[in-house]
Amino acid sequence: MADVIVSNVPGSFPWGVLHERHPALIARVRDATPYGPGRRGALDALLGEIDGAIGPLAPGAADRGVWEAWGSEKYVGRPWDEVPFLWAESYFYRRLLDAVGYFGPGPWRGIDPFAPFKAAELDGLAPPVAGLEEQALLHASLWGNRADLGFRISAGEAGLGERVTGLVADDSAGLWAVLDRGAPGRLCVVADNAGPELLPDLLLADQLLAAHRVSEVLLHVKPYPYYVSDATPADVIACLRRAGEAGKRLWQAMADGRFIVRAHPFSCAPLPYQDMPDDLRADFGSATLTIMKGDLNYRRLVCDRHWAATTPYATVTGYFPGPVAALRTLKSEVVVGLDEATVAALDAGGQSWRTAGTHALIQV
Ligand SMILES: O=P(O)(O)OC[C@@]1(O)O[C@H](CO)[C@@H](O)[C@@H]1O
Repeated sequence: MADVIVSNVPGSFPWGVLHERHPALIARVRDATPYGPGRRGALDALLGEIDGAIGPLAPGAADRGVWEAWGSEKYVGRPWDEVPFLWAESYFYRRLLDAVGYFGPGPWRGIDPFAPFKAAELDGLAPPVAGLEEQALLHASLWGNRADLGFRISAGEAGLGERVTGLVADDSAGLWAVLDRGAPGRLCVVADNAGPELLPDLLLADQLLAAHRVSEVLLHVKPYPYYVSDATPADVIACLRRAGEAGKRLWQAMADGRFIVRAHPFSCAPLPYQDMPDDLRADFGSATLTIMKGDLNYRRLVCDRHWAATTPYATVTGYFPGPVAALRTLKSEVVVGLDEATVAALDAGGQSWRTAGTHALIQV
């Protein structure tokens, strides 16, 4: 089994996330909302902690027991970059919410610290294009994953590179084949970013429901703000309002129970999907197909390990309780299921194909 990724190699991608992206994010959050001295002090304290040891959750945190079960007893007190990257990053977002008082008793309770960034993206969103073919909608949903505000904070002035034509792996034929096997059934979509990514996800869901290619769509979103632009239920409602006729149909489908939104606590867990609880396993097991959107979900799906890129996708995801497709633009080093010739050609062009958000894949 490949080793779990940690962040202790200076200059590596995970190290950069902890030591460069997170401080930049704290600065952005501090400026975006008029927090008072208490919240600003807590953000500064979190910033000061990044080069030291992982601190505990706020006293009285309602989810303390949940986090203990997810590993906090093992990791709190240790240096941030010596624990699994996936765990450290996820816990950072939970601590950021403590710092801004998201779960506290004060006036900032329930105020999404990333809302100003998400709102700016939503305001700039072009109205949906009607009449796209299903394959085009699938690609719109795939490339929508470039709309990742956490990633953009690190990309800085340069922004995102040009997207590369062609996918590093494309099993879209396999995806449609799974979906069309037997009578129309449930499609699970594990959403990633709000706004420009969620809109095409919703358009795809609407089209598949309207064409009776699926009987029901179950959309998993995050129960609280996470990884900057990740979609929460409030973001789904905001996006439905921007989705024109498709938004109206999905609104009705929600009322009818054909379009279901879930915000399961495990969606913000610092753990691979291999460790999912039984109720989530049952959800995924009941679906004709689950579509995992985005880079973080991919990392969780393949357990965030240093796999050789040619390790078969089916081997690594074999534990999943039903057919699972990954739609992802590559923004971290982990990748599986590529053929040797593809890896050789990509490596010959430099390593940034794994992390630059310029390449994408569809795997089943
Ligand atoms: O899941 P998403 O929105 O596609 O990407 C999340 C991300 O920006 O954050 C992680 C690194 O911090 C990576 O998984 C990726 O770079």
